[in-house]
Amino acid sequence: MQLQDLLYGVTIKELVGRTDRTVNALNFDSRKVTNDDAFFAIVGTAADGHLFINQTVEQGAKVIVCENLPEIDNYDVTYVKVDNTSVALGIMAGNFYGNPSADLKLIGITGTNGKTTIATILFKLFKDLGYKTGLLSTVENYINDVVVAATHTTPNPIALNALLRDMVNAGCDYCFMEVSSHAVAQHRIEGLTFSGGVFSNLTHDHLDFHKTFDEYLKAKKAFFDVLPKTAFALTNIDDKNGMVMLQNTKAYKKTYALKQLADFKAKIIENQFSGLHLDIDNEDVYFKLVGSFNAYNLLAVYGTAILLEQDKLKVLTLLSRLTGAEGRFDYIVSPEKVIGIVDYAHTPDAVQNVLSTIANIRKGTEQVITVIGCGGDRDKTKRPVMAQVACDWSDKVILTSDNPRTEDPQTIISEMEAGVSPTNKRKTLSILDRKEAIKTACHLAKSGDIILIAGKGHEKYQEINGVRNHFDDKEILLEQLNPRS
Ligand SMILES: CC(=O)N[C@H]1[C@@H](OP(=O)(O)OP(=O)(O)OC[C@H]2O[C@@H](n3ccc(=O)[nH]c3=O)[C@H](O)[C@@H]2O)O[C@H](CO)[C@@H](O)[C@@H]1O[C@H](C)C(=O)N[C@@H](C)C(=O)N[C@H](CCC(=O)O)C(=O)O
Ligand SMILES: Nc1ncnc2c1ncn2[C@@H]1O[C@H](COP(=O)(O)OP(=O)(O)OP(=O)(O)O)[C@@H](O)[C@H]1O
Ligand SMILES: N[C@H](CCC[C@H](N)C(=O)O)C(=O)O
Ligand SMILES: [Mg+2]
Repeated sequence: MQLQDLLYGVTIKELVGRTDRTVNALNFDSRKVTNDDAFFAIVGTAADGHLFINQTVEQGAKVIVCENLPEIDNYDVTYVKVDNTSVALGIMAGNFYGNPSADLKLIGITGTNGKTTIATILFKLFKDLGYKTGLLSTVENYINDVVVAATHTTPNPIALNALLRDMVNAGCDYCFMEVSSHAVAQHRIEGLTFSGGVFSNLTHDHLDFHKTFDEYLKAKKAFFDVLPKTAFALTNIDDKNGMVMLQNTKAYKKTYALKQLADFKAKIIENQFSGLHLDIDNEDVYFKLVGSFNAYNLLAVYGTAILLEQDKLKVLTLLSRLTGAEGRFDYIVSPEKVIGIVDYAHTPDAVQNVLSTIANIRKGTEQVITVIGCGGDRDKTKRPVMAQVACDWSDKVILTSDNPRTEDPQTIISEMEAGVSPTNKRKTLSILDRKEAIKTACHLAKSGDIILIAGKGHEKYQEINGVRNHFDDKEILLEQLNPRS
């Protein structure tokens, strides 16, 4: 594509060189640059892309997009100086792929917890409604029936626009995507045309990256601030920041709630291991998903489908048959009647939600045994809180490793232990090896007991020092509990 076409919509501060040149590919990683590419120099959290500009020119880059111009001695290269390279990358990636987001209905889902669940159920629902549909999620991306492995909750702008282009080419009418706070802050969604935005909730997470809760809130809100007036903005008003999210949006505002009046309303009639029984928009419906937090997720899905002009009864009928996303409240029962649950709860609020759900539906005499760890190179302040919440809601807690990444796993466990009150200490055990921790929980469990394995859900690996070893909570649980298939 010609550089002049790629630059459409970009605010340029300074331009050195020709714009009538063909760009082969876009790249923000110097290690991937080859002949005739455009290189985007981004100031990141660990490195500064500007340091690699000369190297990419030697590798054949013909266009450099940057925030600070280097000393220029190669006039066969075009330099584009902009205020923010990540913003320019988003817009140019859109142009490069022919702005595919405008050619389908793109719906973004944001919030601390529930994004994957809401996006995945919407994807399944719209496929069942007969539409060709795309999904961008933490677990997997889908171009209708074709699976594409996910690397991030929200991909970088180049991968994101390439996936949207493939969806449009495959005839997709809709795409449901998770919008992480990292993605908003790093402008991964810049230049996309959204038809709707959904907010689930806002609780403690990612304070390592955003520093304060207020900054985290602002990142989520910035997504709604840029929605066009043709889009809808659907928010959970039972969350105390639900309305704050929509304060400055131009989109038309819609609400959902379980506890107050709203455009989309539901009431929990029954909450069992077998599923939820809801009064949803005055209809009596049974769902396969478990837990009051899933009543919110289902209501968000229902509201979105109605705002996308789908038939109410058709939507509820199809929705009642659907299961959630992989690794979310995924449970098995052993021949001895021990219940094992794998769940992706990796924030204090999610741990509390999943354990309070278990508390609400247990019969009373059985023990709840929780196996839990916290990820390395992620928000340290959530570690003691997650351990405390786990102890407050369980009879036994085994503190263990999650993905230690580059951190010492024992140190992470010690930081979790710091949140355990003296009275709760007797409930806890610390076992570094996650597999051993799960096995121990299974050995401790007696008939009727409930084991929760929290934090890794669908993940099929454990990341230690940059190496991802095969690891699957569900697989280990199945080996140990040996349920009849
Ligand atoms: C903290 C974070 O979000 N990091 C993302 C970020 O990397 P960074 O800013 O640290 O990059 P950097 O290493 O400082 O490098 C700066 C720039 O120099 C470039 N570079 C670097 C080295 C080199 O030799 N040559 C070169 O050109 C890099 O490509 C980059 O453009 O930009 C990279 C490129 O897009 C991402 O891959 C990377 O995601 C890392 C792997 C990550 O783990 N991110 C997680 C925290 C994340 O994004 N999570 C969210 C939300 C999760 C959720 O709650 O669901 C997600 O959306 O997945
Ligand atoms: N609406 C909700 N409110 C609170 N907790 C929830 C909600 N939905 C799901 N959870 C809990 O959060 C966990 C993660 O759910 P899900 O994967 O849908 O969230 P997510 O927002 O996509 O997370 P991530 O930020 O990692 O992408 C679930 O396993 C469950 O414990
Ligand atoms: N998308 C989240 C997932 C956390 C999952 C947990 N298993 C961990 O590794 O911390 C993150 O990157 O913070
Ligand atoms: Mg997710």
